[in-house]
Amino acid sequence: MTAAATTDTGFTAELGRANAGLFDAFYEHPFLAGMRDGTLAKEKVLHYVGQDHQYLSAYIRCYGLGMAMSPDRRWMRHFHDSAAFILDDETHPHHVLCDYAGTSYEDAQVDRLAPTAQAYIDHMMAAGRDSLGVLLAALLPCPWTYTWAADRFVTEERPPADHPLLGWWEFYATRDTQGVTHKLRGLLDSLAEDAGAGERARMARAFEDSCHHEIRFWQMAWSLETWTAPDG
Ligand SMILES: Cc1ncc(C[n+]2csc(CCO)c2C)c(N)n1
Repeated sequence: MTAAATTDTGFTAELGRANAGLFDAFYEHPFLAGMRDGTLAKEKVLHYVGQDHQYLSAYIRCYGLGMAMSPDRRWMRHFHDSAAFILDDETHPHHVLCDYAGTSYEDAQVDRLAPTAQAYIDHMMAAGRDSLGVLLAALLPCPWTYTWAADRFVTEERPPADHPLLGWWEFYATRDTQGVTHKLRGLLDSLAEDAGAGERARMARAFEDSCHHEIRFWQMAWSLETWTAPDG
């Protein structure tokens, strides 16, 4: 299963095909493989939750940047509803992970970003100082990689009802969450049609970099990354 079929048309379909190797690397990363077979070490899961809670707060702030650049109320409605979705619904997958790790959500919180999470956030925030199109391009791999991976896993492997992380996989495979990717792709496709060559190139670069950041985010949690000086 690829992120974009060869027959799909539009700017984001091209991005999906150009970055198919990164989508596969995302799917094959040992962190996500451990989420598939339910063997992932609990300390790695908790490292992820602490960092990801902070990441989601930054993602909402990026919607705020989008709100500030919104040309009309249709766009404002989009950022408003999308921020509400993260605030109201996207804590659910984190709760599933905390239950798996046997810790409360409160106890999983951290007050310091690891280098990789910080780098991803900085990248998204910098895109928000470019244009609405570049911002959306930097934001798209986040829902696209997760909803694509969840759809692939649930379709290909049909996890059993007693899979310990089923709630996490199902959240990202549901129609509502898949809809986030669909909506964002449609908005970015329409912006790309009106953009010049220079801006489209910056959009493509921002998208590719975010795909790399997604893979690195797994690696951060897998390696329990912290700020450690070279001599330890
Ligand atoms: C590093 C990282 N990347 C992607 C997601 C998933 N996610 C975060 S915000 C969002 C948009 C829809 O609300 C989606 C799908 C995550 N949790 N953490």
